[in-house]
Amino acid sequence: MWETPYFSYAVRELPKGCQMCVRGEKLVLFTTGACPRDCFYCPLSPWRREDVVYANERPVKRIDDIIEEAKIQEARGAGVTGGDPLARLDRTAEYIRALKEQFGEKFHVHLYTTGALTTKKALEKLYDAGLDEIRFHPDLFNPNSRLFRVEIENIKNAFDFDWDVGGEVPAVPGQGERIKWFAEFLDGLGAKFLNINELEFSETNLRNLLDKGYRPISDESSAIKGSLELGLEILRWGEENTSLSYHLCTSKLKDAVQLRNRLRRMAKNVAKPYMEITEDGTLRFGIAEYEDLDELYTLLVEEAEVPGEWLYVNREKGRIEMPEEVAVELAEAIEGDVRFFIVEEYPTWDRIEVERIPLP
Ligand SMILES: C[S@@+](CC[C@H](N)C(=O)[O-])C[C@H]1O[C@@H](n2cnc3c(N)ncnc32)[C@H](O)[C@@H]1O
Ligand code: SF4
Repeated sequence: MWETPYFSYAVRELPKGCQMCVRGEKLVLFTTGACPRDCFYCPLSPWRREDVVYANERPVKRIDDIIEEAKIQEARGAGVTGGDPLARLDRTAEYIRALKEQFGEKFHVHLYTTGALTTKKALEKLYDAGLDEIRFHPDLFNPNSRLFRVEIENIKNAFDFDWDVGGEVPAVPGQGERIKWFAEFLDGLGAKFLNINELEFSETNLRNLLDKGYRPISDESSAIKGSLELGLEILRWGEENTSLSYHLCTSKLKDAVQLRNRLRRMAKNVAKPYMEITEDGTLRFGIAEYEDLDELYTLLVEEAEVPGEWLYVNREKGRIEMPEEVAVELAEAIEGDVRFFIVEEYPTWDRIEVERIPLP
């Protein structure tokens, strides 16, 4: 077992999909929220459980939205997710094909699925569209369910195609034996890897997880106590007892490495000249807020003599944007009802504001 430079742990080689993901090179393509399962740890919010499509944070109406988002990110691949992407098979295959046509054969596409719908025919469609890697997450912790038996049978179909096959399941404390069973099952079929996710709570699954006795590791983290330790135990066991590759993907990897790297790639393509790109990949700039934006603009240009090209009137957000230093100077010089702030935003489609510092 080795510790990666990304706060995660691995046995043997990292799957290709993971290698690109940690560098922020994978577009997250959510092709539907529909899913045949109802995992107690499902992190999706109720509106993501609907039949919706997103490319990263961007809602998708047409294929061009996906291509545009991939270009902004300078994506070199995509992770197709859901829900279960096979619940909308034709749409999923169409998007994979479009990405391959636009960005070339080397654009690496991996896909997550429950296995409930992976018939030979369905897999053939995905293979023909160009899918490179498939990751199964069967209902391991409900071994007596009918669905689980269907999923396990269906997983076998994936080995008829020339792509990488693996598993990906969360390390649910107390379920080590089930995960080891799955590892042996995959190994016996000739799979390449098993990825294990450190279990995390979200607003949606917190109640369920607390009711079952799971607890966050601290107030600052969304990781669940005991999950990382279980993951490490499985990796040590897997190294001895199977020939699979393993990757234990931690909550810290997702926040501190993957997201940050993706933001940095996006920031350089969306930053306006008055924005500074921070180490974390956020956009930092100054803003002025006032009821009447036209009046504010006139005040800044004519009375404070700020060159017009330093200012951007953002009517949607009801503010004028400018370089940070200009806002700092103006905040000192202008008295009255105009409010000045330094803000930091994600360079994502939804432009989430992560910091707002009022200027005196
Ligand atoms: C977010 S899902 C997306 C695809 C699909 N919905 C699924 O569950 O397989 C991708 C992976 O996340 C993992 N996962 C699901 N719930 C999780 C949670 N609460 N914490 C950490 N990982 C989780 C599973 O191992 C799954 O393979
Ligand atoms: S398979 Fe994924 S989307 Fe479906 S219920 Fe489980 S965690 Fe949620």
